[in-house]
Amino acid sequence: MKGLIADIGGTNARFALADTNGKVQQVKHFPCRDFPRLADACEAYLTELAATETDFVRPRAAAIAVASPVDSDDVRMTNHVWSFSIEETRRQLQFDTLQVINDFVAVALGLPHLTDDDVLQVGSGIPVARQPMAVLGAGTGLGVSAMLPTGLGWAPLSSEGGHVTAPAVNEREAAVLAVLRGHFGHVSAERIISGPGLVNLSRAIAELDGVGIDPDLTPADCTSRALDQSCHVSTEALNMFAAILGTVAANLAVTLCSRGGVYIAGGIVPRLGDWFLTSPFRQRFEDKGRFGGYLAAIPTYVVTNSHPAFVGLASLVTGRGR
Ligand SMILES: Nc1ncnc2c1ncn2[C@@H]1O[C@H](COP(=O)(O)OP(=O)(O)OP(=O)(O)O)[C@@H](O)[C@H]1O
Repeated sequence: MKGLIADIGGTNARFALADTNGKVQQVKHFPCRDFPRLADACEAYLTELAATETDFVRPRAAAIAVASPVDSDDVRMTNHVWSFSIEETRRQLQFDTLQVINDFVAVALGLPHLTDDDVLQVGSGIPVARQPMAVLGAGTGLGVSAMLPTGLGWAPLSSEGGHVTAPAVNEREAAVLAVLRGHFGHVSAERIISGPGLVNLSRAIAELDGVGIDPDLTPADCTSRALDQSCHVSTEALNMFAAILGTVAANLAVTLCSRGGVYIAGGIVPRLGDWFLTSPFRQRFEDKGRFGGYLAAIPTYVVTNSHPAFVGLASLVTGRGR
C-alpha cells in the first residue's frame, strides 16, 4: 500500500504518495495560508486524489516533514501559524502510523539516494565516501542538517543551525549587519539567507546608500532585478546573499568535517540557475584562511531535484532508510 508523504514549509505544503519501491507520485502543492490546520491541508489532498483516481486507497501510513523543530508531540511551525499534536493529527486523518520529522532531516535522509541527475556541482572538490554530508537550504527560513556515518549506516542530524549568528567577512557586510542589528537585535543567518532575508539585505543596502526602495519588494522581485541587472541594490543584495551563504556553508563544513560534500537545497538557490555557478558563493566557501585547502577539496552541490525531502520521506515511509 502507498504511504502519504508531505513537506510542509513556511509558505508551501507539498504532498505526494510513495509506493513500496519509494517511487514518488501524485505531487501536489497547496499554499499553507489557505488552510487553518495541517490536517485540513492533508484532507484536501486526499479528497482531491479520491476524486481523480479510480482505484484510490486511503494511505494507512504517513511521514510528514515540517519546517520547525520536532522534539515532542506538540509541533509549532517556526515561520507559519500552524501548530498541532502529532497523535491527534494521526487520529483525525485515520493513519495507523504518522511520523513527523524536521524538513531538513528529511532532505538529509534523501542525500544517499540522490543521483548525478539530482544535483549540480558548483566549483571543484571530490566527495569522500562514508564521510559526513551537510545540507542547508534557503526558503522561507534557512534549514540545516547532515547525514553522519555510523557503524550501523547513516544517521541524520537534527539541527537549528539556521539560527546561528550571521557572519560578516568584510567591512561592507559588517555595515549591513549593523543596520539589521538595529532592526532585529540578534541577526541570525536566516535573517539573511532566506526569501525574507533577500528583502532584509536590500532594505539595509538601500538604507546605507541613502536610496529609495520599492516598499512592496518581494524576494522574487529581488532575484529577477538582480539577474537582469536592472537594480544595483538587488544585485548587491543577491551577491551578498550568495557570499554569506558560502561562509555559512563553509562554517558548517568545518564544524562537521563534511568531506562527503555540502548540498544546497531550498526554494531559492535552484531558481538562480547558472548565475549561482559564477556567484561569489564558491570563492567565499574556500575563503577560510589556513583551512582554504581543506575546503577546496570539499564539493558543493545545488540540489536540482525539485522535491529532495520526498526522497528522504519515501525511504522512511517505506522502511527503505539506509
Ligand atoms: N524567484 C525567487 N527568488 C527568490 N526568492 C523566491 C523566489 N520565489 C520564491 N521565493 C521565496 O522563497 C520562499 C519560499 O521558499 P520555499 O519554496 O523553499 O518554501 P517553503 O518550503 O515554504 O520554505 P521553508 O521550508 O524555508 O519554510 C519565500 O520567501 C518566497 O518569497
